Amino acid sequence: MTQDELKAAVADAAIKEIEPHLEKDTVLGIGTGSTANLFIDRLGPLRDRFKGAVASSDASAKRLEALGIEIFELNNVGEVPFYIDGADEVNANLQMIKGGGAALTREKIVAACAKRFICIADGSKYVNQLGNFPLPVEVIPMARSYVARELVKLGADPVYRQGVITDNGNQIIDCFDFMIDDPASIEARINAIVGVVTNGLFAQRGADVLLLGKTDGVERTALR
Ligand SMILES: O=C[C@H](O)[C@H](O)[C@H](O)COP(=O)(O)O
Repeated sequence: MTQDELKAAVADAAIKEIEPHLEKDTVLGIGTGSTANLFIDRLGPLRDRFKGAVASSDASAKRLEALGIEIFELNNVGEVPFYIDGADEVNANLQMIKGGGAALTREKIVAACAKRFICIADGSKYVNQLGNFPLPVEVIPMARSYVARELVKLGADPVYRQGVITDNGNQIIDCFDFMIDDPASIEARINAIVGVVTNGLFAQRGADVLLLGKTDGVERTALR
């Protein structure tokens, strides 16, 4: 199976996971990226079964709206029952690196408001140790050089993601050569650097359910 077929299989599995819980007043939290897009596409035909969605990026909001799914402001919704999103890396504790598409901050905010985070990923995203994928850090533009120097002190090789502006008007630094022993601690330490908006480690609040696409089928892991 190709990587795209594995992504499609986990998108199908996520629909099966949430479909029995859809109610007329349900507002879903929806992530960003190629795997989330496949999930969004499958959500379209179910649009009359639920109220709408909160999106973690302008791109996802546009895709959802094009399918007739109403978009809500998170501030007007409060808690969402599910947040469904992909990952760049995920480990056995369902901690993740996210933000390859620069959507990490809004993703983390919507995930924080979700009762259940369902991570959908093809098998290539599963790792024993997080960090081979460069860890994204969203920064306030004027703090970029300062934050980069602080990241060097933590052992990372920071690289400015040229030409990328986040939906929040900020910039991204990617941390290369930075294998992560203690994800929750590194998440907190990077977030404590002045000028950091957030980083792409989803460790303190990881996923609750992982749907991992493998050639022999979708493997489901539930922590809670
Ligand atoms: O900012 C982007 C997100 O964190 C994505 O969820 C992540 O990059 C995975 O994207 P994809 O499903 O395209 O591999």
